[in-house]
Amino acid sequence: MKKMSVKDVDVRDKRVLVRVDFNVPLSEGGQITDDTRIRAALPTVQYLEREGAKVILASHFGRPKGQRNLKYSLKPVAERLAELLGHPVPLAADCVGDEVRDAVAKLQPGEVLLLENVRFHPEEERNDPAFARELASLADLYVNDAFGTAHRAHASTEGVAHYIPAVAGFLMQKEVEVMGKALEAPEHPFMAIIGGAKVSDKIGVIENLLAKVDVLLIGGGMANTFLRAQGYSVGKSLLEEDKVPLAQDLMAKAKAKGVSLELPTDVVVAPGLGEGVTPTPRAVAVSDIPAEEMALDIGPASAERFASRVAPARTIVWNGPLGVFENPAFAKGTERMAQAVAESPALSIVGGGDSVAAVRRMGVADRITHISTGGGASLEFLEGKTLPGVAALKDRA
Ligand SMILES: Nc1ncnc2c1ncn2[C@@H]1O[C@H](COP(=O)(O)OP(=O)(O)O)[C@@H](O)[C@H]1O
Ligand SMILES: O=C(OP(=O)(O)O)[C@H](O)COP(=O)(O)O
Ligand SMILES: [Mg+2]
Repeated sequence: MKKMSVKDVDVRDKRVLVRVDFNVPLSEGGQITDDTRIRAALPTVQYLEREGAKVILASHFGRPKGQRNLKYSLKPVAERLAELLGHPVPLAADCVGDEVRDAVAKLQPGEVLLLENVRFHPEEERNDPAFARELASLADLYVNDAFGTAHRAHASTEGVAHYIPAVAGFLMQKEVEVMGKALEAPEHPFMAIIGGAKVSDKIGVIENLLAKVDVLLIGGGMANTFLRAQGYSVGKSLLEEDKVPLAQDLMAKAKAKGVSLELPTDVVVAPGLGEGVTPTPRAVAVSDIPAEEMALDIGPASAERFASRVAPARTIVWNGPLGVFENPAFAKGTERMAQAVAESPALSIVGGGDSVAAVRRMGVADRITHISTGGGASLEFLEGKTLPGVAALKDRA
């Protein structure tokens, strides 16, 4: 990696602000369902502890839209991190302000403080320079270990790096190296699978992906916008109406480039996600999605077809579950794909907070070549973009 890492700087007795991506999935009851992202940051955190740094951790959690909202508190993360580190991890009430400043002043070398959700402040996502400077003023050094958020040019991922020396953490370094090597000259056929719920965020990467991949499978919430573009009604499904023309354009471009862009032909529908909904979840053709129901998984015929596309592939990148896999009624498409990818000898990368939770739950994570902590970040990396959170770090001399 061309960027300096935490190993290249002196951290002893220094206040070190570490941006991590602790945006882990939670169950409805507020339990962490997959702690991959917390575990993945441990090498950096434990190294800084051992080296006698004063460690200040910052992360976002969900999308509280710039409002303080304790539903998005990092409290469960502080508890899990404490379990993993084997000592308590205090959680500051905020990420800036006098109280935080006092807590940082009291930190001893080797101690860790977790700041509260940086997205409680609208200035974070706006990359407000004053807010970035305030974060930077807490520390002597900035370490970015948040690969999963490196595609965001926010105050804590990009802005802060303009005010204090900024280097990469071990996770950031590993992700960029492993992904870079895997995707430098990928073996073909190259297949990407895109699903999930962050449609407006991720549909934009597809255009550049068309220049790289031979096959593009689209499922999950992402599929609905494309199905709409094909003229189907998608009822109450997750849909980005204003992206329908873009989806149309992408399908035309895929065709012109000879990329096989495939959509589900059947989907599992239900009126809602709850238990005991009537009518109960069932598969229908995409032409028969009821007006009052939602498409919540790809159907069994589509799952089999998608799985059959895996066999010839030599490189596979997957981001975004193919259905609402958190609910067993809508997990079968994701399960079928996870099984197929696990059985494939191809170089496989599965990225994203929720996608990784899915392949772990399905017990196949150890048969994937690289489990990435980044979903949107790995897609933008695959596009060939330099991620803003990486670009902002100091170059190696
Ligand atoms: N058809 C669908 N409708 C609504 N949500 C969906 C659908 N398919 C998948 N999802 C949801 O997408 C979410 C994950 O999306 P996203 O955050 O984009 O993926 P990742 O975290 O892997 O990058 C999951 O919580 C899942 O329930
Ligand atoms: O969970 C994340 O991305 P992912 O869902 O694509 O894996 C990252 O923490 C980024 O979160 P964001 O998409 O709210 O900026
Ligand atoms: Mg996600």
